Amino acid sequence: TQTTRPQRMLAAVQKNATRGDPRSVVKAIDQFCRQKEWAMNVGDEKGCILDSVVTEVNPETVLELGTYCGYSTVRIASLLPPQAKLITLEFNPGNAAIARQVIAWAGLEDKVELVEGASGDFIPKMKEMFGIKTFDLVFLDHWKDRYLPDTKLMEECGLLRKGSILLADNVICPGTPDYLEYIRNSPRYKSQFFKSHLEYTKVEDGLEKSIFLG
Ligand SMILES: CCCNc1ncnc2c1ncn2[C@@H]1O[C@H](/C=C/CNC(=O)c2cc(-c3ccc(F)cc3)cc(O)c2O)[C@H](C)[C@H]1O
Ligand SMILES: [Mg+2]
Repeated sequence: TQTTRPQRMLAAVQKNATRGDPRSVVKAIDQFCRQKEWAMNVGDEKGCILDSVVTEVNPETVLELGTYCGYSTVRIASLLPPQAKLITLEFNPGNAAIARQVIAWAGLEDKVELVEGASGDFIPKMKEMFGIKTFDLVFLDHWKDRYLPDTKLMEECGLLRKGSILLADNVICPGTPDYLEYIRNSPRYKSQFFKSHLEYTKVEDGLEKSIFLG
């Protein structure tokens, strides 16, 4: 029977990456996406920008919206300090199953809490379920029309503190117009655009980094 693209991506990781070596997992996925099948991972070019933001913020608590196959989860978790925690939300069971195995192959399961479910249902439960007060960093990479409602929900749930960083993928392609309009005009955020390209292509894209001012 036909395999899915995430299943084929996992097979490429298990074939080409070294267990316990996150950089080899990232490299194996990027090679798979460049040489075999395009997939919507943040990719190596935007991934370097993601890495630099994670390193700069050095977060204790991270929330990722939209795990997909766990590519950015592995990139972020591999850069976290020892006690730090990354919570990643994925509502598609098939994707979640693949991502768990990718994260495990990288040896990062102790730093990552993959929650299978919808952001709208779990954002309000972050405090009670995981004892999280606020997030130091949020990486938005799920359905593009959900960036804005989920950002407002995080504000309402008190999950952002003065200095929390939001990093949003795909603000050009596919684009997140309502989110950009809100975040760039809100007095509660200071935003910066990092111009880049759509993963594995020459198409223009970029990341928007926003600091919550409280
Ligand atoms: C209840 C819903 C909200 N709550 C949710 N709660 C939990 N998990 C959620 C929620 N909403 C979605 N997810 C999960 O996140 C993933 C979804 C990721 C979506 N990403 C894109 O659509 C994209 C497209 C392109 C692209 C560019 C150019 C092209 F030509 C084609 C494609 C590039 C990119 O970098 C992209 O990230 C995953 C598939 C999906 O199950
Ligand atoms: Mg993306």
